[in-house]
Amino acid sequence: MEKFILVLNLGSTTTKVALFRDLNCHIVKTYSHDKGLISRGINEQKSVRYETIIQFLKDSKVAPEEISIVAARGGLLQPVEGGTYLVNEDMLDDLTSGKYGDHASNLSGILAAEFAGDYDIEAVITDPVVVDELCIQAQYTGIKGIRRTSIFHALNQKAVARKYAAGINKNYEDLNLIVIHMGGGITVGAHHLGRVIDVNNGLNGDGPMSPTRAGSLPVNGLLKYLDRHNLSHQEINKLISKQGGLLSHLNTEDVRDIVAAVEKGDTHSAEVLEAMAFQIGKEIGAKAAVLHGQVDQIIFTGGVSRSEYVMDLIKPYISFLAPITVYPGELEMEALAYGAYTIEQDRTLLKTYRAEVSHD
Ligand SMILES: Nc1ncnc2c1ncn2[C@@H]1O[C@H](COP(=O)(O)OP(=O)(O)OP(=O)(O)O)[C@@H](O)[C@H]1O
Ligand SMILES: CCCC(=O)O
Repeated sequence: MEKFILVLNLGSTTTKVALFRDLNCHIVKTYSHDKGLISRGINEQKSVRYETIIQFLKDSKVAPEEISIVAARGGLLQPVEGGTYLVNEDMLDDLTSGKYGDHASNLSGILAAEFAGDYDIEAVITDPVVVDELCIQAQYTGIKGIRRTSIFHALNQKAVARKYAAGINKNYEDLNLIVIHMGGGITVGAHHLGRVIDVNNGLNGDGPMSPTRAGSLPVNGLLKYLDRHNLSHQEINKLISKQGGLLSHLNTEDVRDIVAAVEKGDTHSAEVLEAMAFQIGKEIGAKAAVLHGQVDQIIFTGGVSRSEYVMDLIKPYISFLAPITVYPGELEMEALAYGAYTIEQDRTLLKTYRAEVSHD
């Protein structure tokens, strides 16, 4: 009997786990975590999230020995080209130390390596959040010495873009697309002929606010806030990347609850959601400019795109730009399984991650 591919996808608010046989999904489950857990640092979330995975296997009645490889969503590493990478010591060091930042997807790689180590199999990641294809102009800021880097939902943005292209019998590499992933974080990518030449860094205070991210902030407002609340760098990072956006304004990151409150007449919640939609619309307009207005399709994806209420708030800002397609949820599990499957078929496709050499 063929063994399973165990797929681990730890997002900012959820843990998604699946078992695939070849490219067929045997079982998939999403566990939502409460804000007490998700607002903690990743090392403090590790044991609860690992236990969730073990419980999933027990509930699925699949023994760890029936798994041939672990396919995980990649985390914050140094910028890399797209592809599937072995979780090696260099990668594990960078994920564990948080050298490039603290993100839930770091945990996917860390827990995949832990599981793989326990059962003497391999763990791989595919299209991590640090895939960087930014054009040179997009890398500039107005301060010499500060450059923009690409941190976004690379895996899902590319997976839905390819699915859309396949659906119209075209190549991803022949299209100009704007892809908007709306999950715990929100990223808006300008895909120019198969490369994401501009995208907001969804994690570090750039782009629209999201369920848990602050998005772009006025610099002087942030500096005054820092002084007023006497926050450390670590605390301000946490505020921007874990406790911002809807969570900051409404004390919940759950868009379903917020929409339910709006429908019961909560005008403050309605105003905050409208502001988030406004910011998303504005970001899409910016990406249309990056693509010189030559936009074949605008594609929405992520958990929040399940909400017709939110989609109806965004559409008036952008429907004049290009036709809209929505892939609610995500294709990340399939994309991760596909990455691991291709490696099992052809080892030459496996890429090696090497830590940056320090020149100090
Ligand atoms: N049916 C729905 N209607 C409205 N919002 C929804 C629905 N289902 C999920 N969401 C919202 O989607 C968000 C979570 O999306 P998703 O599962 O894509 O995020 P994640 O995987 O935790 O994080 P990220 O995608 O940023 O890595 C939450 O704000 C949740 O409330
Ligand atoms: C996937 C990187 C962006 C985010 O989590 O907000």
